[in-house]
Amino acid sequence: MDAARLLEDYARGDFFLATAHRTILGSGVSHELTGTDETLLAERVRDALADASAPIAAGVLPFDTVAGGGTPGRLVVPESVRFTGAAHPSVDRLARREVGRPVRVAGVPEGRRHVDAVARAIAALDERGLRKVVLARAVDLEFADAVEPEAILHNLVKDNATGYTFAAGLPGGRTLVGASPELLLSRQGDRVVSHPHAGSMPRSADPVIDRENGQALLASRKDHIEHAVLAEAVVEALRPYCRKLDAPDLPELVSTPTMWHLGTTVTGELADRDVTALHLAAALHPTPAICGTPTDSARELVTELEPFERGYYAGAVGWVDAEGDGEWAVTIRCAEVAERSLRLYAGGGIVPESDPGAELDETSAKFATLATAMGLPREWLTGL
Ligand SMILES: C=C(O[C@@H]1C=C(C(=O)O)C=C[C@H]1O)C(=O)O
Repeated sequence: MDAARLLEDYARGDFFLATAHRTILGSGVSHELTGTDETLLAERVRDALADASAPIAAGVLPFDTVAGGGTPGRLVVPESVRFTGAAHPSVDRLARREVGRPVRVAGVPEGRRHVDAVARAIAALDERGLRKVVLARAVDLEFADAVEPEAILHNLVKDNATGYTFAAGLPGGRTLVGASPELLLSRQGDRVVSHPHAGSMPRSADPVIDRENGQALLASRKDHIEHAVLAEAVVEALRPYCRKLDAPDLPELVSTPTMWHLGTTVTGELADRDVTALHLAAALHPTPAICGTPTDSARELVTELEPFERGYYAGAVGWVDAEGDGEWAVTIRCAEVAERSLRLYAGGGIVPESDPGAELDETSAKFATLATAMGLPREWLTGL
């Protein structure tokens, strides 16, 4: 059995995660655990795993983690779980799948309103003493026929050999599907790793422009400021849990097929093995990669300026086992798929040095991950 087989066997409602080293398919639901208090949820997951026959619990955490808030975290202990090695190159033998063309495409908000919101965010940073806030926009697509999350996942896995390509069942029969480059947290034994990303430039089909974009990102003061706020926050959030913690002084250039980013690999040695990967993910979330600094004022500003609920976008997706090991990725470059419609999300970090027009372009570039997997020309999602 190889990863291509797991991908072919995936059906909506299942949990699927492909990373550079491993592919996981969790099928069926033996236990379902939902809740808005993530610490409590982590405790309930630990209890459920103690007497479950499946080896992992897997699922999603929402962006908004305020206890008692709207969107609940959802994990399931699947009926059966299969693991294989990396999806690549085995998925190369699979043909791409058709997703179908949308009959209606609408920005939420329209692009020009996102530009206004970014300008207001820049003003608010100063007024409210914020160092950074992350603003997102969404695009709604409607189809004449049913959309298949299976087909979108299939193409995403083929397109993305690195990162975290996932599908997870949501309440109401919806599916969150995406290909995130960003590791929120992994724990294996006492080894903890986080790979936060902030600072972005688009990739280009022209190799000269592509290399220039990467070098421009490495040289950009604005992007280094955006990144430093994030790397510091991740180190500070992990410090209470680790007896040893390492992070390089400067970020490195990382890439996906559609974007360049600045990334920092933070590694630590866990002090207490009772703290599971899910506890750690909940403690880190929401990082300034998707929310801002200070967290509470940034979240307030996000709620004021974004005309939609983030739901499971900018949350986390992953798994945890009975020993507490697991891995959780940030739910970006993703879509929430319903029966005949889907919503795509993309955001970007705003600091005082940001330019509103450039922020709109950055979100459009980030939509390319999903647009490519759906076979849509990029222009469909720009300037909406
Ligand atoms: C918020 C998103 O991406 C995040 C924001 C980034 C940035 O502002 O440069 C870069 C990577 C991600 O951490 C997204 O893709 O929606």
